[in-house]
Amino acid sequence: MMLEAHNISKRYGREQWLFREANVQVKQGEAVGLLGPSGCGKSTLCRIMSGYDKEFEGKVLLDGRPLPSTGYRPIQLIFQHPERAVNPRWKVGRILSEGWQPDEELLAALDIHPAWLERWPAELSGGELQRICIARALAPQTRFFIADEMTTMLDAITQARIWKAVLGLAEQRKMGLVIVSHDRHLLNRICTRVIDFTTYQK
Ligand SMILES: Nc1ncnc2c1ncn2[C@@H]1O[C@H](COP(=O)(O)OP(=O)(O)OP(=O)(O)O)[C@@H](O)[C@H]1O
Repeated sequence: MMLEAHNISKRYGREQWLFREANVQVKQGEAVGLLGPSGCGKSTLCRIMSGYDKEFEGKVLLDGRPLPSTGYRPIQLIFQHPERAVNPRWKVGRILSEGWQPDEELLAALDIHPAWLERWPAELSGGELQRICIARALAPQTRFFIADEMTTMLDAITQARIWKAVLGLAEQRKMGLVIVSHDRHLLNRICTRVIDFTTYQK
């Protein structure tokens, strides 16, 4: 199983190219870090690799084939701001089970308390809501998990707890990870490989 961003070039509208011919390959079981200064296009590439942004040059392939356009997304993307990734008018329980029914084991691994499910998203902390978004993204069909500054707004202890759970699950399920962070130490600690995104700037 391999996720491949092949010669991806991107510009918004008629603006200048944000990056040219970016290449990222992630195998099952691998954790690849993306490092680069603010604004260089890391989040844009994450959206492209997970199938949310279709306006680009190049190819994104999952096992040599284009990403599926219907059904559950095998490549799941988690953003920095969980409150922007949920419907504020849905209770947390409904948000959690939007794509699949997470089991007790996963909820326990992410330290999700059953009482939260009865609340509105605004009644959870950022870290709590992020864990809901992570659980929502970890259906058994998830093959690749893209974390775009997933824990940036959290304190060090919560960050460590979340990464322990996600890395444990990734190993268990042989998922591939793409991890965007400005924290070089975090990337060096958890990634098998770190790509410096400035290489692709044009
Ligand atoms: N929809 C859009 N239309 C036009 N420009 C955009 C759009 N989305 C992002 N940009 C611009 O593209 C550039 C790259 O943004 P992106 O969020 O991909 O960078 P990044 O490397 O993830 O930055 P950061 O580390 O600050 O999160 C920025 O200059 C941003 O303003």
